[in-house]
Amino acid sequence: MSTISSYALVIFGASGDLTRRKLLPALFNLDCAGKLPKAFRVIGVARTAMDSATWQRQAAEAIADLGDDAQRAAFSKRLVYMPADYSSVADCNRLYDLLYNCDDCFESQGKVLFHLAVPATVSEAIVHALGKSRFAPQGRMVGNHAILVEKPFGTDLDSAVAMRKLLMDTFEEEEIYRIDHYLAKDTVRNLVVFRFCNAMFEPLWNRNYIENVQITVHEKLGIEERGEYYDQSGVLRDMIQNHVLQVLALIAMEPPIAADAESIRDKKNEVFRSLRPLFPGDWVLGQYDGYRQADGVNPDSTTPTYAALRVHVDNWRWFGVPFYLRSGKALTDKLTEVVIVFRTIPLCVLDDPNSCASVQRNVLRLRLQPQEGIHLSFNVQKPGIANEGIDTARLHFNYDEVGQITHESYARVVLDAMLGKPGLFWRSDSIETAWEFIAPALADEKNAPPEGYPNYQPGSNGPASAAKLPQQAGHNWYS
Ligand SMILES: NC(=O)C1=CN([C@@H]2O[C@H](COP(=O)(O)OP(=O)(O)OC[C@H]3O[C@@H](n4cnc5c(N)ncnc54)[C@H](OP(=O)(O)O)[C@@H]3O)[C@@H](O)[C@H]2O)C=CC1
Ligand SMILES: O=C1O[C@H](COP(=O)(O)O)[C@@H](O)[C@H](O)[C@H]1O
Repeated sequence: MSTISSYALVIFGASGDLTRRKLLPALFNLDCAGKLPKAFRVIGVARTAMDSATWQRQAAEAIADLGDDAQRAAFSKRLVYMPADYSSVADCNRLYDLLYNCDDCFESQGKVLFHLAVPATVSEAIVHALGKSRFAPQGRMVGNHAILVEKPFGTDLDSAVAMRKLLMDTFEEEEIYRIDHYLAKDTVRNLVVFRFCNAMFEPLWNRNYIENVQITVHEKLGIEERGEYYDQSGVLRDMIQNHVLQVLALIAMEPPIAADAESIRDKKNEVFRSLRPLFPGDWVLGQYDGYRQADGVNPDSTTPTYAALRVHVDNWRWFGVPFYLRSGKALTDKLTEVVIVFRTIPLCVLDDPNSCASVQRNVLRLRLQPQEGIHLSFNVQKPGIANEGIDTARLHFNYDEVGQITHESYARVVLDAMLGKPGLFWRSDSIETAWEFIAPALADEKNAPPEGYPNYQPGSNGPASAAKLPQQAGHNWYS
């Protein structure tokens, strides 16, 4: 850890799903691994009325399967809860006192990391209030502060621009961390290594050899208890504008000149700027049966819980290669995967027409989660005395052959922000280009598709109409 001996993580939205399912377990694991400073406190802030003991009990449930009793008890002591109104300057001042004017006080040279684990619509009010509070005597933060902002950053281009300005009025740019926890996943980080630390794939990684690319981010979970957040968000804001486009950028970007944060961000930004504007017909939206009955969801909601898109990256490397993207809730299984479909051979030289007919395209699958691995299919001669024809063989690599996958991407996110490392976070120019790109599909959200909503069943693969996007070009979804 750095020389900072005293640290506070302030979680706004501490009563929520992200805090419970991802943040608290990640912090607990960091604690057990000895990665947190001794004087590390977690201050949970939210509107829900509860005391610290209640929040500690909630946290104990969130980490019930992790560590041992002593570790859980020690972690619990780090947790303090403060009910507050997100837009209240007075409540920010109370928070200030809790941090700096108390008995076992936080050292004045300690660092405070604010985490906005709330819907984007709430984030702006929090930054406003912080900027008017004692944390920021002249409207700008004074002292050792940084802020983690959850995706989606804003809800559209205009709100993202407004949020950027507000944040930059209040914090220094290097104190702002715009989260995308997918960038912290081992398998997503590996995309750079896979592409640029192997000589054999990069020469094929272009329009001459690749027919189409498919990015699937399917979830088995529905919206659970998150109706209020999700109905304002929908899959385009929740997953496509951020996680899915980041994966696309890592697959499509040019080689960076170095692996530092800015070099990679520059190359990804070129991809975002090369995205061909979307037109009607480039997307299919879906909503699962039962969504409208969930708590917090408008009974007439047209918020999509599923989206499939056909996207083009208009640059020399990718011109003419469709990228098919899809993500949704309440589907058959959790599956995050990139499928690279190579072009078919130019000519079959075998003299047996049946064998030629069974030649398949090579397919490279980068399985990001679960059963993390890499799989390559290719054609082989079936063994035998007679001409037995051709079969498809597969080379498999499973990550557990090289070590255990870290599922705690939030541990890495928090640690990197504490250490001042920007590599795993979005840059604001890319965020805004991504909003501009997705805007035509967002504008269509208020219209249910011709078949009406709901248009897919929980536990299915999404709406049948999603098949038409690849089919229009003679392609099919893999998996
Ligand atoms: N859940 C997840 O797996 C992930 C979530 N995220 C992001 O984290 C953020 C929070 O997500 P999540 O925790 O799931 O969301 P929740 O719906 O659980 O919201 C978090 C908390 O914010 C407060 N809140 C919710 N809606 C409103 C509202 N309309 N007005 C004011 N306060 C509200 C509630 O606290 P209270 O009422 O007590 O104030 C709630 O407990 C989102 O931006 C999401 O994109 C990112 C990655 C993963
Ligand atoms: O950002 C989000 O991500 C989760 C999925 O994350 P994963 O790491 O479990 O793949 C998603 O459930 C949530 O809706 C979204 O806000």
